[in-house]
Amino acid sequence: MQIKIKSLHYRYPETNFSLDIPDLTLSPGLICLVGQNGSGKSTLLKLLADLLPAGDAIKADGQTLSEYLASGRLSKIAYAFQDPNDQLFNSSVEKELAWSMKQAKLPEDEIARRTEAALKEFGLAEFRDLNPYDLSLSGKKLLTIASALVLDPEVCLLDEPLMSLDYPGRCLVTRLLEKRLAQGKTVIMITHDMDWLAENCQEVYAMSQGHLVYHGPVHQLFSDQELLDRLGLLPAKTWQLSQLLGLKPEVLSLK
Ligand SMILES: Nc1ncnc2c1ncn2[C@@H]1O[C@H](COP(=O)(O)OP(=O)(O)OP(=O)(O)O)[C@@H](O)[C@H]1O
Repeated sequence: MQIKIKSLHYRYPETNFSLDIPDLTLSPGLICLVGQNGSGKSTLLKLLADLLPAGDAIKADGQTLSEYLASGRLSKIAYAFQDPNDQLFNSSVEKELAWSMKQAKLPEDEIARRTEAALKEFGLAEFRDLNPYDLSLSGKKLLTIASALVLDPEVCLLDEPLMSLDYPGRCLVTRLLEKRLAQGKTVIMITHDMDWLAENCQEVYAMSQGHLVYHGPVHQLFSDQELLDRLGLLPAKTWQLSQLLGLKPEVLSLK
């Protein structure tokens, strides 16, 4: 699926913050969004999820998002919130996983099959009857991601999916995202983790004050000190170490 943005302007009624994106085409693959707190990353992701109104400024395969999703395609775009507490509301882990599939009107047996598979894949099987709020923070975060991926969406919108995850959780999410990308799907995610970005992402979009100010390879972003300062970013640790050691070209990742 291709997503096109044209003359996107959004302003929260209560604040002065506004987001402006003149022209952008998002094709399948991994798209990472970086930038300082408050630069508008989550707002853009919510607009792409149709959680905030974009009118006809965002089109999916030529239709406005609302039209696209309304025509039996609720499972095509999935979204996972940055803060699990904003997302989780069912009385058990199992019900939480099944909820989005029920909204998308998937057949009952398919919902049951996918729920079982996700419980196993995300290491949540022993917690299936637990209230999501009784999970650890990392467990809650995994559940939000599982609830999005279980839809098998064309486009997965993930707001800081690596936040609060322990190392095995981080490896699991990385592996599952790689699997989706290998299937030709789209993953659009926000991250503050420059080490992960350097290891896993080819192209990055950077936001500042509601505008996209950079789109290009990660190594080019790390090479531009003025831009890094403007974005309030530090490059990956391997890059910083290369600079300390005077290595040229700098090492992007150990992968
Ligand atoms: N529901 C809302 N109502 C009013 N203003 C909001 C709302 N949500 C976010 N904002 C404001 O919009 C601006 C952009 O916020 P947004 O969450 O999109 O930034 P962000 O880049 O994702 O930040 P972070 O990295 O902290 O998540 C901020 O100034 C924020 O206070």
